[in-house]
Amino acid sequence: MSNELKRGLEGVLVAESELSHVDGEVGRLVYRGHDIEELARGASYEEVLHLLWHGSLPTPAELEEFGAELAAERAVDDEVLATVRTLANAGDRPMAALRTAVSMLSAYDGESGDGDVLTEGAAITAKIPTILAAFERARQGEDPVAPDPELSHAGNFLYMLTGTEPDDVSEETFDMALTLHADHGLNASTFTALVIGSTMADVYSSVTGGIGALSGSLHGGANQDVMEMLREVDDSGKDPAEWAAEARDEGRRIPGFGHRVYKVKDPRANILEEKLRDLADSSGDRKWLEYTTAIESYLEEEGLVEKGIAPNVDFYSGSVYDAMGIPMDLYTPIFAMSRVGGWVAHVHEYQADNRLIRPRARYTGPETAEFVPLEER
Ligand SMILES: CC(=O)SCCNC(=O)CCNC(=O)[C@H](O)C(C)(C)COP(=O)(O)OP(=O)(O)OC[C@H]1O[C@@H](n2cnc3c(N)ncnc32)[C@H](O)[C@@H]1OP(=O)(O)O
Ligand SMILES: O=C([O-])CC(=O)C(=O)O
Repeated sequence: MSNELKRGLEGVLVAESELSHVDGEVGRLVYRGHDIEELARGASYEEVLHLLWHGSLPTPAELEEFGAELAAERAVDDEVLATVRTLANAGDRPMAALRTAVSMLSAYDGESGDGDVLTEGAAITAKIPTILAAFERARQGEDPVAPDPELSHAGNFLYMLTGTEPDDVSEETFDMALTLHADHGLNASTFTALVIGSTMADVYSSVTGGIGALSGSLHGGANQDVMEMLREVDDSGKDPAEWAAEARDEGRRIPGFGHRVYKVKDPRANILEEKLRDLADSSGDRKWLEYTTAIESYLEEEGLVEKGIAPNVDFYSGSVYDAMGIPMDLYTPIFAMSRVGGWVAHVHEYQADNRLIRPRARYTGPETAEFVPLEER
């Protein structure tokens, strides 16, 4: 047994996977061999789910069947929706509400609760948008909007959120964001889902754990942090580069920068930046675009990018969601709405040739210690 300690499991291979590959040196991401750029521009989120879960991009007939199966699972039990409402009234913590509601779904899974990872995973994936939209509606004092099975996964979410069918640009933009976030190798939340799945726990447990891991500021939580940073820059009245210089002097990390695997700019950040430019061109509102690009240019001049600390997917996503009028604290739950596809795919793949995941820690405590009874301490 090797005694070498790998802090943060950096570079450690723990599984084989055909699902996605991140080439951090050149900034390339593929899902089953397909470049993310092609999928983002040419495939819907439903097509990507089919690719991840069933091994290939669907034919039109397969897509119709698969899309209808997913759409049929969108309704969420009233008891779960009542809990979502309670949590929305309790405070602005949509990620915690989502985690709680997904966990609760396992008690109400009806026909989908047959223990099959893909069947249950499809039901969870279909229901997450309904849960999130209901949360947002409840905190606005509105009733939930029932899902529309005729709309796409992306379009239906925006419809349930606002009560109005989205225009084509919003639906395509949101669908693209879902595709971009669907999978990314063994990132922290997917690994969490895998550890849970490796005990042969149900997929509800894996997804609940995945949501918890994704919420942190070093992982999916960074997309909200980036928007908070942009607002802080705005409130400060400072030039964004000057603000970034001061933040660096204070030893602060810049959210949306740096990555364990990418040593260059994340390809998903390039796509989202381009999308943000399109949205800014059509709306004329260029503020967040100008702030983000100014911060990126400053950090590049400071040599961070050369050191491998470059923009990641979270750097531009929030500005895109903001341009679509989506509240800031829904950004990380929306990441979960997409990444659930990857969590389910990895658990399904891993369990086909399962081995319990159980690493070890190097013990650094004392060799022996004298036991003193409670009353003598
Ligand atoms: C979807 C996602 O999960 S993408 C990642 C989202 N998270 C963020 O954007 C949060 C900001 N980024 C970070 O905190 C990190 O870059 C992480 C957590 C993503 C990767 O962390 P690790 O691979 O463990 O790198 P680690 O934390 O060891 O940092 C290495 C060095 O880069 C520096 N660094 C890393 N990220 C940043 C940053 N955002 N801003 C400034 N410096 C940074 C560290 O200070 C450290 O410098 P040092 O060696 O001089 O001490
Ligand atoms: O791969 C990672 O470590 C983080 C990331 O970019 C993701 O999960 O999308």
